[in-house]
Amino acid sequence: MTGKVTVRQTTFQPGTTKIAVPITGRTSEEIIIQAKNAIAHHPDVIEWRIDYYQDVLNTDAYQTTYNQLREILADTVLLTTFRTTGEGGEAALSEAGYTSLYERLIENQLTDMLDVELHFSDAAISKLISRAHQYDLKVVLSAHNFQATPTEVEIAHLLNRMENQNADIAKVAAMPTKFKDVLTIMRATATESEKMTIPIIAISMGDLGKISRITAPLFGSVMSFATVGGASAPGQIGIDDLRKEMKTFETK
Ligand SMILES: O=C1C[C@@](O)(C(=O)O)C[C@@H](O)[C@@H]1O
Repeated sequence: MTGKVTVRQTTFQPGTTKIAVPITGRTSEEIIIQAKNAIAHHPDVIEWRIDYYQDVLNTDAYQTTYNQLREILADTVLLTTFRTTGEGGEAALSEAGYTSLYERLIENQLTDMLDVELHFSDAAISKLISRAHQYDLKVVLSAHNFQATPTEVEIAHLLNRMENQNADIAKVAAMPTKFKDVLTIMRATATESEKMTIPIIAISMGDLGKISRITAPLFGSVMSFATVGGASAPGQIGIDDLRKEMKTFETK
């Protein structure tokens, strides 16, 4: 197997890893400045971390900021993520609040891709994914653990659950407490990316995990998050360094 997903002009497939830069501004002004700075470094994807955005629930303000952002991005892929506090994010939202926010983004087509967290109920996830697909948006289903790294079997199980729930891309990020944890995530991804029909994003966070961000093409992770300015997670590397180092490990 080995899955492949194309969004705009960008194809996500094992062997070549695309670079995403998170935008973490709190105000519209900060978001626009960060986006301009990021685009100057030519990322493949801009991840708008809307859990940082103070007006995320204000429909009009959101639309205005989105319009400005879309203009700056041109054909660069926009991945929109509301990362809840339980998964390392900046803000909390109930399942009802999260799904109504996401439904609004989907129905108004305010993104190319959406990050949906796996811990929500199966019913909520399946409704969001089918709604997104009706509007031709792609869904990254994600699970994070900022304390520890699950076992290889558990990681495989999470990734398989994401595939079974009809995600377009499966994503797992975990914190290592020892170097073997980094290898665990790499091995699980290498094995599952050969079996699964959708691509995988896998990240081992923190300093120990930095190697997973650089060698992503080798073990089949299709997206690596880099910084231009502020980081959105521990262990992220500046985009220019990441691009240069990662090139060495491309297999396609
Ligand atoms: O899930 C991820 C991955 C990430 O946590 C990282 O470790 O690079 C960064 C987040 O912005 C993103 O949503």
